[in-house]
Amino acid sequence: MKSCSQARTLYRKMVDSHTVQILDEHNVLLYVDLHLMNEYTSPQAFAGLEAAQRAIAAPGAHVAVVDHIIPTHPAKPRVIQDPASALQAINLRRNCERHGIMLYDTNDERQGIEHIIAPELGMIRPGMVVLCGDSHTTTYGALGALGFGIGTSEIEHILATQTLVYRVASEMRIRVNGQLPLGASAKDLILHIIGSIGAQGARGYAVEFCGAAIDALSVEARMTLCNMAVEAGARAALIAPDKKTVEYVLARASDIDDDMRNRAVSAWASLFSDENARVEKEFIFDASEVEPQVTWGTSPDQTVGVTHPTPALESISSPMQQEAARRAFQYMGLAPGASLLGLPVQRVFIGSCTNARIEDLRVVAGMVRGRRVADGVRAMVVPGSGSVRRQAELEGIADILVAAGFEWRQPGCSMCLAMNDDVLEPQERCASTTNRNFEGRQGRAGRTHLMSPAMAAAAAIAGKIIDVRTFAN
Ligand SMILES: CC(C)[C@H](C(=O)O)[C@@H](O)C(=O)O
Ligand code: SF4
Repeated sequence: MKSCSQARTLYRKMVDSHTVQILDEHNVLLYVDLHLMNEYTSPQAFAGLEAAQRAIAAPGAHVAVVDHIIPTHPAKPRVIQDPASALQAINLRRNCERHGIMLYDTNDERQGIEHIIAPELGMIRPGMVVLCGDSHTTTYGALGALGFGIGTSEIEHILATQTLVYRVASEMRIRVNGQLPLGASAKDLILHIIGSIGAQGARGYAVEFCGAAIDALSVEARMTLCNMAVEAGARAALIAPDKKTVEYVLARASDIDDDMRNRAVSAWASLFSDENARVEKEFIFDASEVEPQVTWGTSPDQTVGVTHPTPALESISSPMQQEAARRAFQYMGLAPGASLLGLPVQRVFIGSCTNARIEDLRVVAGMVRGRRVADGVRAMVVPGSGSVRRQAELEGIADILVAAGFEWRQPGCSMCLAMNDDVLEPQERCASTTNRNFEGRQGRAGRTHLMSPAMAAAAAIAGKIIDVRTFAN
């Protein structure tokens, strides 16, 4: 293990500051500041704890939310019809009540997708270690917090001890120079990166994003970026906090008073990688080369700039990837070397912890104002949280969307994954702002094309995949 006196990366500083004990050359006992739970991955952990008759070490350091299984139709109050899902929600409620854990329940005004409500409710601060039984916990790196997903037995360990046996990751730096061109967003940037380094390209690494293009991103856009880093296999994603981060956090962390504020801000100021800090691997990208992306396959790295054809099979050098591409083409009903432009879509989904924040919805509303969703297309906007929904209603965004023919839903994971009522029909093609395009992800035999909110909005109006840069304003 590296010594603390060397130049350290941001990641290393975070690990060091949370190390309760060094266990061996690779593992430490890591202190966990905050643990988030959902209804899906927590039940067995509570059951294990009860079987072992162990108490929860720090109930105040856990927060729970119902998000994956929840219906998102507009009717209130929301009632989960599916008996197995309803039971998951009941169990979560019971477990939280029993152990004194804060729960954002089905009909709580603040409910939403875990990775959207935690930052917006001021729970995530720079320098924290935040864990959750969910892979997209990497999102919090956007706020300079070390977040990553954990498994059920680890959840149990955290509940019992507030610590985690943690294998320290290798480190990668992804530097993005230049500026994103018009029409390209953080979503396009991360798809571009994943397309280039591959779905396993950052496997085993904690990735730090830096460079002018990252500095220029809003905090919400940085969340989109860090959220999807896990789709390149990253074990964590980090962006050093800057003025924007500090402003974002202070505006939401209502418990930080004036006195704490100065101490917090000066502590956060040390959260950056020292100049000579070494990482195992570095990639450099030029943001000006990023085009609006569309995935053509069943893995997030199967992506192209919208004006490019899908790859020819011969252009894929690895036999395994070639086979994966062949299978993906078949599943997606597409051919190699074909254009995606003009491909009809039947569904459009704007939502998920990747792209259902207020800035995403503003972009969509700005584009669809005064227009209509194309005939034959069912388009849905699912805000990431109750607060995003209310804000969008306040700003008139909801009215614009409804007037354009979008369904305006209640918050939840929704059609990001087929675990609730919102699913694709077999063979339905969907322009989706989500993060995974795996087979069956949005419904059995459904066909998902990942893209940015702007690209999805354009597809909704055109009824087919188009280049957002040619979308008339
Ligand atoms: C259900 C949950 C465990 C899963 C995850 O870990 O990410 C889900 O949120 C997803 O996006 O696939
Ligand atoms: S919105 Fe999608 S990616 Fe995010 S937590 Fe829910 S299911 Fe997972």
